Amino acid sequence: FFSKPRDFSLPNSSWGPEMMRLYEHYNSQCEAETEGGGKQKGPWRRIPSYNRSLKRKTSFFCVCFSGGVYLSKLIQSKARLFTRSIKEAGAAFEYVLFDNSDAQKCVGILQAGHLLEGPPGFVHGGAIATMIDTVTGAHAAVLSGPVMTANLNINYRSPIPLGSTVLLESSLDKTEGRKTFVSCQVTSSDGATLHTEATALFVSISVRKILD
Ligand SMILES: CCCCCCCC/C=C\CCCCCCCC(=O)SCCNC(=O)CCNC(=O)[C@H](O)C(C)(C)COP(=O)(O)OP(=O)(O)OC[C@H]1O[C@@H](n2cnc3c(N)ncnc32)[C@H](O)[C@@H]1OP(=O)(O)O
Repeated sequence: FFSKPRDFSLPNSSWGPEMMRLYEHYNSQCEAETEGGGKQKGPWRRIPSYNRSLKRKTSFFCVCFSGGVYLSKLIQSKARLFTRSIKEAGAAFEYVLFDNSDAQKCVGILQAGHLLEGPPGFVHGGAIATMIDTVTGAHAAVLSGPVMTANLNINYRSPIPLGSTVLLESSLDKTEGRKTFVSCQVTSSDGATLHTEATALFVSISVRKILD
């Protein structure tokens, strides 16, 4: 009845060499099968990514983000996760997230497509903010369960060339009661250029409160 949802965080033909290099770098440090058929745990875990959060929810957390229960059936059926809503591969946000629970870090690898243009030849600041929210939000959710972004503070240091691949690194600063504070840096794929710095506050939410 339901087809298997597509996991968009796996390589596709639009991924360039830098995107593939960084993907392999982290993916090779994820759980792997040993020669004896057992499983060897690596420090990183790839976080799967779908284009819908309502029907294809993998956790209750996703239902919160969809706000689905309040939407009309028409809107529900059309709702798509913003970062996965453009069908053409490579045209907008091509990204994959990895989480490292021991180091309390999360990384995002982003290849920014031609539909994300802001200033001529460079990525739109709102698209950069979207990706920072996505990486830090996923990180906070992994750490603290269901959360909403309460504050996102961004310093844009150097523009990101359209079509380039960048690395977003999110680190836990502290947790205080319902509050999870994280920092994020966006750098060029070789780490040589700092593009963007951000801090974010996520507040834990009660799923029951939202549904009520
Ligand atoms: C289980 C793991 C599963 C992992 C799976 C991972 C898969 C991931 C896959 C894909 C990831 C995609 C990720 C996307 C991420 C996107 C996230 C968004 O974009 S969310 C949309 C934008 N955000 C909103 O629309 C919020 C609107 N605001 C609110 O709803 C409320 O203001 C809320 C919930 C944030 C807080 O409201 P209150 O009533 O619950 O709580 P109060 O009492 O106001 O605040 C609690 C504490 O936080 C402080 N606080 C609240 N807002 C603050 C602010 N803006 N600045 C500073 N402090 C603030 C308060 O002062 C208070 O602190 P004191 O406890 O008293 O110390």
